[in-house]
Amino acid sequence: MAESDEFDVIVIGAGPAGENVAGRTAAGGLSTAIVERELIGGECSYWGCIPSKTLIRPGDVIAAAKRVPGAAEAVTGAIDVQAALARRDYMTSSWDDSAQVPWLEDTGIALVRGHAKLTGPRTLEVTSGTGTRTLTARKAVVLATGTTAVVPPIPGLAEADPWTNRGVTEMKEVPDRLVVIGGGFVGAEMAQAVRRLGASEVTVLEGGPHLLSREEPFAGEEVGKAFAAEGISVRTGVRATAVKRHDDGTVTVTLEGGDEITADQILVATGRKPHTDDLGLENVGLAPGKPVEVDTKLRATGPADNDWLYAVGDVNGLALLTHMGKYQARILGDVLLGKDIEDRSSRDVVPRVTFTDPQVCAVGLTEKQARERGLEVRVLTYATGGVSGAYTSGDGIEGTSQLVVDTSREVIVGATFTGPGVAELLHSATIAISAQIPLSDLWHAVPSFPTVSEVWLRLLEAYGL
Ligand SMILES: Cc1cc2nc3c(=O)[nH]c(=O)nc-3n(C[C@H](O)[C@H](O)[C@H](O)COP(=O)(O)OP(=O)(O)OC[C@H]3O[C@@H](n4cnc5c(N)ncnc54)[C@H](O)[C@@H]3O)c2cc1C
Ligand SMILES: NC(=O)c1ccc[n+]([C@@H]2O[C@H](COP(=O)([O-])OP(=O)(O)OC[C@H]3O[C@@H](n4cnc5c(N)ncnc54)[C@H](O)[C@@H]3O)[C@@H](O)[C@H]2O)c1
Repeated sequence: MAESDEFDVIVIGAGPAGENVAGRTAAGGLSTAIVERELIGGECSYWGCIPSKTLIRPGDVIAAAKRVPGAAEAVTGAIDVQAALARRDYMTSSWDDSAQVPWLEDTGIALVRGHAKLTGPRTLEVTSGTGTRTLTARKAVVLATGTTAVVPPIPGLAEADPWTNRGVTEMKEVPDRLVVIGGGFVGAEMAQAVRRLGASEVTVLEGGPHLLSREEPFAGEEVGKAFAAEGISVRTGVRATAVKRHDDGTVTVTLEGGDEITADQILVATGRKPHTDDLGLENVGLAPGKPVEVDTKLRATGPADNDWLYAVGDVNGLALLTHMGKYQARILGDVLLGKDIEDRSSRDVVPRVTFTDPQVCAVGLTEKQARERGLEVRVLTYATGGVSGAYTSGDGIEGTSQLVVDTSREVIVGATFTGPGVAELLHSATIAISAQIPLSDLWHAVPSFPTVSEVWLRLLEAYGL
């Protein structure tokens, strides 16, 4: 049975980006519908940020305790894996989104369950088990459909039914041996989580020269060193040429050159592709299967005279991170409510934390990116462990704190902090970079003693202040 309905704003995808646009436009008085074909909350809540950080946390806490004499002696047993997995189940509500529905009802957002497909300007069809419903937007359609894992065309890989981010975050037991293809955010975080949850052999196969290829080279090298110290094997500059799942359930990866690695499970973590192949983009003059490019008002740049189609979050390919999708959603909500505002951060001021131990926390440009833009830069570094706040936190706290300074304006354009538990340090750099605070003013922002934030003081001294 076909129904028809009209709203001011229709958002496709109820992940963090979609939920936040809808929340803002509804709060501003625009009638708003949100369409979701799976779970309200999206990849982040059920197969991304939340379960991955929950699975990382037990190993992190134990590693932190082991750095502190007195506490270390109290760590006498292994992680209780069943309790850790039960905590993950609790944090994902066992992949049930019913607790999210009251929020939508309270904010007055109409929830339409099903798969949405654009049929023309401002119109879409939503197909579900109960039929097809046609929706029309008076003001805007917002694409917030996210991404899915890429499975590279390695012979035998798809047939081996590998884990992607979904399999690893949903795991019901910890594999004894895991091989991970891709040493980026997902591969590095989950390799260490699985090892610390009890796997005896974890091997990461990374095609590039070091782990975490998007970050400063020293960051991936430090994580690689820490991985080696805790028995995680990292092989860089390698290519898998074949994968085979055997009858006994084990899986063998063959590398260029002939080496073979056999494991109980394989995780593919080689990047993401946008959910745009089945969205009807061809009906509005856009190419399916690609990110939806947007301008600084989050408006899709493809269709001629476009004043109705927008894209936020992973699907626009700008910055595949929950907080950036939510930021874009806040900006777009305001744009749709008529405010004069635009996205200033999604291209050059993106904060990112890799929750490995050591953590890798970065914002803005790497040194290489800054130089490629023709900026005159000076790079300042200091040992993260070289301040009193690190000594008092425990033994063996290592890492690097680095600022990339644009010397012509004397402002910071990039910052990277590596070390255990340094994630909370990052926002100070995000503020300095987004507000373009001159170094001479930062000198008067005094870090407390004894905190790791004192690396700021040492870095500014290194500049000559
Ligand atoms: C393992 C892992 C760990 C991560 N950890 C972090 C982290 O710690 N911090 C961080 O910031 N980011 C992290 N991320 C990235 C983060 O998950 C994404 O950036 C975020 O989920 C993107 O939000 P989104 O709303 O754009 O898309 P999504 O969360 O992917 O949501 C999109 C929604 O749209 C729906 N949808 C798609 N197509 C249609 C359609 N045609 N009709 C109806 N509905 C549709 C989908 O079902 C989905 O619910 C992680 C990702 C992974 C894989
Ligand atoms: N803590 C976080 O914020 C967090 C955590 C996980 C994911 N994410 C987001 O999710 C996105 C996707 O993460 P991801 O790890 O899948 O992608 P990624 O782009 O971060 O890393 C993919 C890695 O796989 C390597 N690779 C690609 N093809 C390969 C091949 N055939 N063989 C070997 N190596 C190969 C690449 O060189 C790269 O290092 C990230 O870009 C990030 O935005 C964020």
